[in-house]
Amino acid sequence: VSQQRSESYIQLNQYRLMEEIGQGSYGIVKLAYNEEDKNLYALKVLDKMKLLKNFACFRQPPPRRNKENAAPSVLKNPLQLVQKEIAILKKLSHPNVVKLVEVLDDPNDNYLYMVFEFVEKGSILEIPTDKPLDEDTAWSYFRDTLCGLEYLHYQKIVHRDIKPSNLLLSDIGQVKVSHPKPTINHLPSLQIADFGVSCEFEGIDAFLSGTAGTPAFMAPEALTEGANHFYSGRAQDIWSLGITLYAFVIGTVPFVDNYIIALHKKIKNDPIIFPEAPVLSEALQDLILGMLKKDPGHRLMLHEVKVHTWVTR
Ligand SMILES: COc1ccc(C(=O)/C=C\Nc2cc(OC)c(C(=O)O)cc2Cl)cc1
Repeated sequence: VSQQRSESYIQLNQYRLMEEIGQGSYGIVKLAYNEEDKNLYALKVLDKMKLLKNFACFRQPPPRRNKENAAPSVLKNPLQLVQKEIAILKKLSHPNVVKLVEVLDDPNDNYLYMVFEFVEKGSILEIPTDKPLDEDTAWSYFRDTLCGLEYLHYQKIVHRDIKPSNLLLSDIGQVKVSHPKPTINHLPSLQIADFGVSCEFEGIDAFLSGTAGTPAFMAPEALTEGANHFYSGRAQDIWSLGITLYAFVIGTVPFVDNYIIALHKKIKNDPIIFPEAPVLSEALQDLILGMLKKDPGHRLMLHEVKVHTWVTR
């Protein structure tokens, strides 16, 4: 990756970096102009050391050395796991999932650059907002998000951080779900490498533990103590989608508290309250309550959400 700093901008290969257009726990996103195809892209800058720190803290002790299971090669270079994860994301292709175009990874550079398609209008909604979406707009955005999430689950990928700021709006009003962050599966059986770091799962579901994502959007079962307590990644995504739909039409999330322990308690115990205004249709309230059942066993599953009267109306 040839990087020369000229008078006013950074050039990475054929990409000329421009202003910062997004940021989050993951890092920052810059607008980038591709001088070859004359198109704009969104370039996500990831700090490799930060990525390693995330993985290092989850790394299991190296297995005892003996001939059949010598320490996995990945111990030497955990970044290979990130590359494995990213290789999964590169394969994704769906109108409601942000397209990963290419990855610029120079071994000598501290940063990893993920080049995404430019989604012109950015995040759908920053919450809290006093201008929530009307039901028709929420309906359209929700359906697109549902299709994107269904595609990820079909590809055996759980998102684990569904929320309005991770949903991008194109100039023709289409919603695209951003990619899941590299997650850590603790379950040896589900680990794709010796140290699973992927949101990719085998079998019917990802059995996750630990918490990744945004507290206000986390499902109750993800907050229950007990290290050996595993929960369904799919059901967790449905919960976050329910919180997201509530935020679309109300403008705030249902559970708020500055103190994280109190927030966890509310998520686990408090009922969903709909404010006096705005007034929501019975069908919408029913859908939201169905997606926010505290018990994942009673929570609507994706295929049930798809056929709910509010979605098919
Ligand atoms: C006002 O105009 C604007 C147009 C586009 C943007 C924008 O793109 C912002 C974030 N973008 C992204 C974030 C991602 O993760 C969180 C991922 C991912 O990891 O999948 C991909 C992209 Cl592109 C912002 C403002």
